Amino acid sequence: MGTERKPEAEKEMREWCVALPKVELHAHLNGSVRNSTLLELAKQLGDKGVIVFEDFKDVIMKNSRSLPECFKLFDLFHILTTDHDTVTRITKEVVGDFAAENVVYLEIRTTPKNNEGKGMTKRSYMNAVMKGLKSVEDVDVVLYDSNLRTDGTLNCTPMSDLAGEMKKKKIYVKLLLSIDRRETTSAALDTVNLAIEMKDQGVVGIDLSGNPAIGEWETYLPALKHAKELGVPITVHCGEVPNRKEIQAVLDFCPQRLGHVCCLDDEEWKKLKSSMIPVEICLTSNVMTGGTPSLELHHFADLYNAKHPLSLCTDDSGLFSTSLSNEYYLVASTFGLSKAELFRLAQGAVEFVFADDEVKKSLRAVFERAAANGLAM
Ligand SMILES: CNc1ncnc2c1ncn2[C@@H]1O[C@H](COP(=O)(O)O)[C@@H](O)[C@H]1O
Ligand SMILES: [Zn+2]
Repeated sequence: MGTERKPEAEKEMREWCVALPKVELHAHLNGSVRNSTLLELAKQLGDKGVIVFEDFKDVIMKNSRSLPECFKLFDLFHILTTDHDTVTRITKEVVGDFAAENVVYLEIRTTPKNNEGKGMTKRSYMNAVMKGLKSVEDVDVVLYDSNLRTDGTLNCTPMSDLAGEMKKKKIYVKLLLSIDRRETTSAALDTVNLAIEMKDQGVVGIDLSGNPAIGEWETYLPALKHAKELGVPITVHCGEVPNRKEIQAVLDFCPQRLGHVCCLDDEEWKKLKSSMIPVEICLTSNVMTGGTPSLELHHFADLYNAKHPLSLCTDDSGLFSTSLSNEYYLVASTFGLSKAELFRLAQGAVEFVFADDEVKKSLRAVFERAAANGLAM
């Protein structure tokens, strides 16, 4: 299904994918850290004798990323990043990187961490994240709706509308708090309660993630039910590995969105399609971790043809050396979607954001303006 492109056409398409306003709904904070930052942090800890720099360097630069390797890597990343100042730094950088490629709405997800040795609680971890969001300098970060005009439109124009004018880029950022599959029921409940406590600070939902080879659905269920009862939107990593019992249970639970859905059997496919639950598609991640045998055989095509609600996402742009623009480019080059179709795909994701209707209205306006500027053709 791959489409051959001449180098100039490829370059033009890549640039178009960068210019396209985009909505990112599935990005893990610690998976989105630049390699250069990880190396710098590893060097600092190496100099202090806390870690052996060369060992870290090799793993950071290595290309193979099987699913078990990813989770070993996250444990290493967390050694590098889990102190308050570094959490603030990486948050600031990650938001800047997404804004730089014209992501106009970003839901960044992260696992609030207790770390006694660093005097860190889940709350203080999140405070460090908030500090990072507020310290982004070159981009207007819209965290609260007070940044909206009374008519609900943005009070500043996103970069992708500017046609070269030297105004600041603008990005909406909302947060999802992740429950790690290694956590206990009580730790998962703490995360949900923290999300509720922080709902006026831009926290819009809960995610269930972590190593899919570990943990039981029943452990997180009480926390997820609690969130559901209080109207907190939920997204769940579903079917990254085959796990019949859990996939059934997740589909029955009916979260607002699902991530991945790689390893579903025929009956589960039917159930997913009839549920119309929007799916966060992570092409590069799924190919690298073996969730799908190849890009060409990725279930994106099946779901897209079935008109299932979809949004393209990066998952871990740092870990997998990708970007949201690249994910759009991959869809064009692998499945032959036209610019108009890619535009509609990006625009469609607005309807699945966890932010409120006012934000949705503003985002719809961003895409309408981009279409008026000729980007939709
Ligand atoms: C590759 N596919 C994946 N599957 C499942 N969970 C994943 C993941 N990629 C990332 N995470 C989850 O996100 C954490 C890192 O970001 P934060 O420390 O929360 O910011 C990982 O430790 C894992 O729990
Ligand atoms: Zn993920």
